[in-house]
Amino acid sequence: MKLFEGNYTHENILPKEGLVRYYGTVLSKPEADKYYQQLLQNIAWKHDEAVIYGKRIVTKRKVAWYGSEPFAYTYSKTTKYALPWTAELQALKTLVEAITHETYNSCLLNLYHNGEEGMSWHRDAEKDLKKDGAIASLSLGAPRRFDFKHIQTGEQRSLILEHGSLLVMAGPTQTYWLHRLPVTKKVTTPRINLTFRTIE
Ligand SMILES: O=C(O)CCC(=O)C(=O)O
Ligand SMILES: [Fe+2]
Repeated sequence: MKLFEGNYTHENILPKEGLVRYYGTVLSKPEADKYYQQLLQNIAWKHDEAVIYGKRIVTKRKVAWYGSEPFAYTYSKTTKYALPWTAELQALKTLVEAITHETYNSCLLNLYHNGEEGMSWHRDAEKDLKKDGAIASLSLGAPRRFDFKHIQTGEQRSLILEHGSLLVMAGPTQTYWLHRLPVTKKVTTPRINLTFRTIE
């Protein structure tokens, strides 16, 4: 696998109280295409279920949860247990760890079938996640816009997450900033996102 060879001056895209670096594409086009196809086929994709105000909701996007141990992931009263790493996920984890100089023990995967599926404003600060731990986000498939919003001031920053690209959120980012994947009518093809995380 080809390691990222770009320059390493990836500046913080947040102006304060957080750290977000966009590394751009870290996989060559053929590698990104290969992983996209392999993950589409080999991951145990499932519609996410949640109980919100006593109602059972099923998301349009699909999700999957993998890890080094069968960690429990609880989201709106439903609990799932991490599946063991596949060969592709293990290879991508190793690559992302080498580039970010961090380690991860789990990965949440999202499959958005088209631009009508997204994720609304939220932060990744569940109690089982390591506090201020780095979260590395690898994107495959359709390019999509990604937004950050400062909780107190409303300041926003946006960028495009490209096929084969890597973004890292670290430090106090999840304390002060929300993020979202906005829906858009312009995107008609799927996107896969992997967020490598640390469960404690
Ligand atoms: O799809 C993305 O780029 C982000 C997903 C996300 O924010 C999450 O899984 O918490
Ligand atoms: Fe998130």
